[in-house]
Amino acid sequence: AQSPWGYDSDNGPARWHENYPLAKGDKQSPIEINSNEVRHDASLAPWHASYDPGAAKTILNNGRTCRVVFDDTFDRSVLRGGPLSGAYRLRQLHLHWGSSDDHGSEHVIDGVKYAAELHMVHWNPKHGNFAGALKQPDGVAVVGIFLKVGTTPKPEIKRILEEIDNIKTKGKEAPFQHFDPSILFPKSRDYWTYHGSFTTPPCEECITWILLREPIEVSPDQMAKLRSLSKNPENEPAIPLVDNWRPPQPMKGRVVRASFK
Ligand SMILES: NS(=O)(=O)c1ccc(C(=O)NCc2cccc(O)c2)cc1
Ligand SMILES: [Zn+2]
Repeated sequence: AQSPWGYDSDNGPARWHENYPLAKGDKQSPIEINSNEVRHDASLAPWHASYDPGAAKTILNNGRTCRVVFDDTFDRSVLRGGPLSGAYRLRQLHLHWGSSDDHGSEHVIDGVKYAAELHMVHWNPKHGNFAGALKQPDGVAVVGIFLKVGTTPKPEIKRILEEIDNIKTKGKEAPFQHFDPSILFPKSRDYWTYHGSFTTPPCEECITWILLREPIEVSPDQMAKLRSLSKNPENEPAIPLVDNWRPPQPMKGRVVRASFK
């Protein structure tokens, strides 16, 4: 059975609004960021992540992405500072990627599409639980990290990609423990921030986006590894899980702020 939404011509981003009306909202994500339209905001604080490696639980292929899930039953792994007030709990991280190195990211920076984009999803415990946080404009905070293909790959991403062999097909899940995702952060803490939405249905407009300016590097065969994931369940014909990205959405007057000059 076709999944209610996806990235194919018959259930892709252009048609999500038919079942998920929020997809046509005026604070949708991702967006295109043009450096000459960004406003430097000197009042933006640095952001800080304090993650407990013991909070990592499992890694799964849900047919749409590869996701690492963390224990978010208490303030165990949190993100604070930056544009945020209070501590937001890390719930999961996942990626979006292309069928070739020249595209795959969701946000586009000065016309540049990166090969992939990693999202670390956090929610604001003042709203009780994740489902409650989705309904609030300050409910969720996502740190976005761009992945570019290079010759000096970051060894830390290896840990996630090594697990791929165990979650090749939709529905596969494997234990994923003792992992501190802050090792994935680039050197620079510079970021852009704006208010937007989930980039997948139901596209709630509850996200404070924190996009890191400096991409991390992955190797060509690490990207090939990611593209070796399948969107189909086991024992069905293999369909590559690639191009699981939503294109940029209308700005509708929103301003992107930069923590840097
Ligand atoms: N690509 S993204 O970071 O905007 C993103 C983050 C989280 C989620 C997510 O948690 N989806 C599951 C879900 C569960 C209940 C209600 C929802 O709206 C979404 C989806 C997309
Ligand atoms: Zn995402």
